[in-house]
Amino acid sequence: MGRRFEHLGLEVRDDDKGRGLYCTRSFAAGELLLVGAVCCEAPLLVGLPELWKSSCAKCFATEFDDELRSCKEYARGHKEDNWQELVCYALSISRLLRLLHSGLDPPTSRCASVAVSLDDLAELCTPNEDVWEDLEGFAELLAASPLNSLFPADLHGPDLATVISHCYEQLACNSFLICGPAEKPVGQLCDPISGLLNHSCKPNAAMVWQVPVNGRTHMVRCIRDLQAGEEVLISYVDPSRPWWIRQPTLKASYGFICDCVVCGEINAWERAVGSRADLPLPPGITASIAAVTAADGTVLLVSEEKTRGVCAFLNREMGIAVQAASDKDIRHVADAAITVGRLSAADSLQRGAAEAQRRIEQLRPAMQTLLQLLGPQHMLLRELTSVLRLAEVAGDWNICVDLAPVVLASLAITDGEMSSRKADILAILAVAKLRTAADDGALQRAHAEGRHVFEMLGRFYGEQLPQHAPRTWLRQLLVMDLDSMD
Ligand SMILES: C[S@@+](CC[C@H](N)C(=O)[O-])C[C@H]1O[C@@H](n2cnc3c(N)ncnc32)[C@H](O)[C@@H]1O
Repeated sequence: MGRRFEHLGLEVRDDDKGRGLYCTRSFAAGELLLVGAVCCEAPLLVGLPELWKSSCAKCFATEFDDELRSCKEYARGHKEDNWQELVCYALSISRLLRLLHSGLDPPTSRCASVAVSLDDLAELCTPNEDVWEDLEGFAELLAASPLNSLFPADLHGPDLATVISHCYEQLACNSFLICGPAEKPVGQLCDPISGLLNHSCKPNAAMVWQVPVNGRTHMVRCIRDLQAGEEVLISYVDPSRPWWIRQPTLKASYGFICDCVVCGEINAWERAVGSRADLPLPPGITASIAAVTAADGTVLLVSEEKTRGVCAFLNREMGIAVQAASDKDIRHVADAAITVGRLSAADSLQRGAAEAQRRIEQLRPAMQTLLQLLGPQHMLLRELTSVLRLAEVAGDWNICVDLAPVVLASLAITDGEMSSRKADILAILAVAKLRTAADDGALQRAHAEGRHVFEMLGRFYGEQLPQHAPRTWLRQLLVMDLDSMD
């Protein structure tokens, strides 16, 4: 391996994270580290543009609408159909195995190219046994089921289950999700050389690709100056997400607890906090600090040390700009932010109306606290958007009427005049107003607003998203009037 990198100023070294790529010379911010003939020229798996719109990002099954991007999401929404998710795993593993066995002539056109043999893959990637609790059980089931016909004939035999689980471990720990326009997943990329890059929540490099994806457009770029001796670190997850979301994602997808420069301090802090009965100062906050400056420049002026500590934690880890407030209020904000962050996580979105309603009930007091104490323009935007989507799934239109304007106000900061997020939320709000209109006058106003939003959505999405869900509901509610518009 080493000889492939020495002329590039990189070498492979071992540390407590396994192997990693280290610089042997300095690199300037923006420079490309791995590109062209070296690596990434022929990743093992990538999605192809014609499959983006309606296929699973992992196995490329093509039964999905524009909202669902994977068999996993599909299985969440269709309880009776968990089989779909299992078939997805089977397909993605079997496709990789088939490709590796068939050299450069993939049996389907769904993968761009094949770089290495199965032996190369086994050598280059680190299998991680923690990624899937009962992987062996699954592999045995698969090997004994009719789906075993998906796997190359010469692998059949007593070892098929072992080969399947091994291959999945390697695929899981060394695959990167590629996103296309609007950050929608378009496929998995598994490349044995960039698969040597370890993770940090404060990365110094990033994997980049151009869309449309093909084997030659995947590369790694420095995001700051790198000195000789430094490890090249990318982030496997969105580093702007809070720690409580990053950690479980990394654990579930890559099998490790991140103890990087950012997480290490917080891990230690959480261990010390224990039951959170009495929040101590987070690391890096000392009694001598009189004012803490938030990420967005807001100066936090608070009297009590503890309050300052919690403010700083909220600012750094949760992206909430907290201004001067009483100790009690700040504590409420911290509790509410943690509740909203944990409970609104995406996993409950696809579990149907009853579960959504249950979550809403748990979230309601925390949301009220946040809105009361921080106002609408705080930065828990993604969480609030999740709550809005929960309310939509639960059919809780009163919450939608209250919350949608708050989310829109927050979006005004980042999204400018119009974005697909804004368009979706305007549609949800219009539906909610039509559903909750208390009298004829309100219904008329809601109708006029609904027509306006419907026209706007048509202009915004054009022919691209005719099945766009909020637009469809809105159309159903406005059906009489809109027959003439279509
Ligand atoms: C894409 S591979 C990276 C290369 C790997 N270290 C190797 O030896 O092949 C991903 C795996 O590396 C390890 N890893 C990556 N970043 C890590 C980190 N910050 N802390 C601990 N383990 C890490 C985990 O085992 C993870 O599943």
